[in-house]
Amino acid sequence: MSKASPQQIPVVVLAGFLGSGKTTLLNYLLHHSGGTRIGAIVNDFGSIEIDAMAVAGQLGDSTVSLGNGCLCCAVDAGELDVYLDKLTRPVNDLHAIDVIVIEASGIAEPQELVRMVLASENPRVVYGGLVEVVDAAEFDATREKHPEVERHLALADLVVVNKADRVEDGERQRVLDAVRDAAERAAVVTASYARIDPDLLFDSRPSTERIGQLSFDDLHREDLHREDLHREDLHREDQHRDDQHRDGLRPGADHRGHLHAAYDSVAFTSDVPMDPRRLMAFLDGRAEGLYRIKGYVDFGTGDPRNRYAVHAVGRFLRFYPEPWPAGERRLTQLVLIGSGIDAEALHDELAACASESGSGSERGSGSEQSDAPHPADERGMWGVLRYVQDKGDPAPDAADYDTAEI
Ligand SMILES: Nc1nc2c(ncn2[C@@H]2O[C@H](COP(=O)(O)OP(=O)(O)OP(=O)(O)O)[C@@H](O)[C@H]2O)c(=O)[nH]1
Repeated sequence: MSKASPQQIPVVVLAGFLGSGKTTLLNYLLHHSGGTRIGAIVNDFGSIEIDAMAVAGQLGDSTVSLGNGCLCCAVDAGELDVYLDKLTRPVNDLHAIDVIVIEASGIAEPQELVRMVLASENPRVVYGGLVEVVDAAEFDATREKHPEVERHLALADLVVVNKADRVEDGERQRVLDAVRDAAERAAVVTASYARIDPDLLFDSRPSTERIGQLSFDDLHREDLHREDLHREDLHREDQHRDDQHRDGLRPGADHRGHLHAAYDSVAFTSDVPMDPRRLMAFLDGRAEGLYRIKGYVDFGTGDPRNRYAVHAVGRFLRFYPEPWPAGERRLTQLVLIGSGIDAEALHDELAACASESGSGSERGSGSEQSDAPHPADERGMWGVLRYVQDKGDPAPDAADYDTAEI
C-alpha cells in the first residue's frame, strides 16, 4: 500500500484471525489482479499445508509455502529474505512480479511480520502495508477471547470487515463502528467473500482514479507517516527483544504473549475414506475450543467423483465438493486448530471416523473407480449435504481461474 519506487516490489502482509477469510482474499486478488503479477508467501500453522493447497492456480514459482508454525516465530528475518529473494529474482533484468502478498497464519503476530519485512535486506522490496481481515460474524467473540486483536487492528493500514453476508445490516454497522474505533489509522471496508477492489492493496491504476468514495491518494496520503508510526511501535518492541537477547533468547522465540501460544494444531491424514455419518457426528459434537477445521475429505463410495473441501470456523461449517484433480491420490487431509484441545484424543477420534468398508489402496486411484455412489452410501451423505455451500456462494478455491504467470 505504500508507494514503491519503480525498482521496488511492495510486500503486503495479510493477517487476520483464524478463518476470517485471508485465503479467500488472496485467491480473489490472484483472480482479479488485472494483470498485476502477484507473488504469494503462504504460512500454515498446521503441518499439512491446506492454505497453500487452497491458493488457486497452483502458481508454481510465484508461490512459496511455509508450513508448520507461525511465520512470526518459526522464521526469522534472514530466512524470510531467502523466500523474498526467490520471488524477486529478476528475469532478463526485469522484475517477474509486481507485488508480494504474505498470508500469515490465523494466529500469527502481525507486528512481527511487519518487522521482518521492514528488516529485509533485499533492496528490491519495500514494505507495502498491513491488511487485517476481520470475520464480521465472529468479531465480538474473537475480541472477547483475544483482546490482542485490537492491537493488531491498530497496526493495520487496511481492514477488510469480511463475511458481511453473515450479519444483518444493523449488526454490520455496529461491528464496523467497533472496528473503526480499534483501527485508528486504517481504511476500513466491508466485503463478502473478500471481494474488494485490488487497487486498495496495490497500485495497479493511475493514482487519480477514484475507488468509490475514496481515492487511492486518500488512502495513501499518510503512508510515510504511517511507516514512521509502525517504526515507533516496533521500536518499543525492539527494546523488549534486546532484553531477550541479553537473556540469551533468540529474538522472536519468546511467543508467550502471542495468540498462537495458546493454540495447538492436529494434522490428520488417512487413505481410508471417511464414513460420512461418523465424521458428521464428530463435527456436530466438536468442542468449543476447536475453533478451526480445514482440509479435504474423501468419502469414498459416498461420492467417488468429488473430494469435499471442509471449513469450520467457530460454529460455522461448510463443505465444498469439487471433482478430484486428475491423478490426485485420494486422501483425507485435515488440520484442526484450537485452544485447550487434546490433540491425541482428537486424532484418535478422527481415525475412528474412517469407513470400515475399504481402504484407498484397495479402491485404487480415481480413474479406476466407478463414479456411481452406492445407494446406501448416498443416504449416509445426507448429513454432509446439509452443509454443502448455498448456491451462489463462491467456493473457497477454484482451480479453473486464470493464474498469474511469471
Ligand atoms: N459466508 C461467508 N463465508 C466466507 C466469506 N469469506 C470466506 N468465507 C468462508 O470462510 C471459511 C474460511 O475462509 P478462509 O479464507 O480459508 O479463511 P482464512 O483466514 O484463510 O483461514 P485460516 O488460514 O485458517 O486462518 C471458508 O469456508 C470460506 O469459504 C464471506 O464473506 N462470507
